[in-house]
Amino acid sequence: MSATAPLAPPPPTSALAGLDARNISAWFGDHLVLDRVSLTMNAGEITALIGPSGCGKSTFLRILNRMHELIPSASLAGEVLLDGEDIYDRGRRLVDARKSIGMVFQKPNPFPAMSIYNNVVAGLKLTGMRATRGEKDELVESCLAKAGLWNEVKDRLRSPGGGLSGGQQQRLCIARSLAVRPRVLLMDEPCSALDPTSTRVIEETMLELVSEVTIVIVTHNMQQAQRVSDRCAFFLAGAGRPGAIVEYGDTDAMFGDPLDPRTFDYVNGRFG
Ligand SMILES: Nc1ncnc2c1ncn2[C@@H]1O[C@H](COP(=O)(O)OP(=O)(O)OP(=O)(O)O)[C@@H](O)[C@H]1O
Repeated sequence: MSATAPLAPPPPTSALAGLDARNISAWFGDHLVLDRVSLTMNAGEITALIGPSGCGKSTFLRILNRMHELIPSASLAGEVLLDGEDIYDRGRRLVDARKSIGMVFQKPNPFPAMSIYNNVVAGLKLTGMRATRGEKDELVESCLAKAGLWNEVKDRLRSPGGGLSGGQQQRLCIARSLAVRPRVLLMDEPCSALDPTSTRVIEETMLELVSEVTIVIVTHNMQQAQRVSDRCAFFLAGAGRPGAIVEYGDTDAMFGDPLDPRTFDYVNGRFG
């Protein structure tokens, strides 16, 4: 008998899930870098995490899919609820959190020598899902289409992923993340290594994807936060003070009429 699970059918739209981080504190050794941060990331929305360098945005993002614990000196406190269930619950497996909550990194990281096709299905094996050849073919087409890459690569699926442009590689990584049918996609500055045209393509892809997967993005690009996000959380750390959320709200309000003067200064480029 196989130890792997058959490929689940795509979840219906109602399967959209929200993430609720409660009282998250994070340490590297004895250095407290986040202090009791709570944030609700609504299902079917794009939440942008903004703030100056070093305020803990990436650390917070990594905590949302249990990547923080991979760093030997790292520790954390608090809860992360996916649809009401704590991903840190002792009864829950790490692989389940990673499968439900995917991550796209700053630098595109496809397997360079592996074909485009195999890049997309690479996550299936890692997460213990099995699929027939026909199911894989369908999955590769649908994930590449959702990532906005299908038309550009459909005639060269057996070519190596490393042969694509930077923007195409990032969309390939998005397709790879989508193949395990995550409910949340975390994106850590996904466009910072890309040119403006590729950036716009990724942004359009995000806006199309959000009807089926909740998105949380870290970005330093204020125009990007305004273009793509529904809500923003502004993180700030001070001299000797750990990162915390200063303000959270509707993106239009955060940029047009923020409550805190520090948010106003930051979104208007006055610091950071
Ligand atoms: N692996 C690590 N080991 C030790 N300290 C770390 C590690 N990663 C991050 N830190 C520290 O944690 C704090 C938060 O860093 P983090 O990368 O989360 O901030 P950030 O807001 O995402 O910054 P940036 O916008 O520059 O990416 C910083 O003080 C940083 O030096």
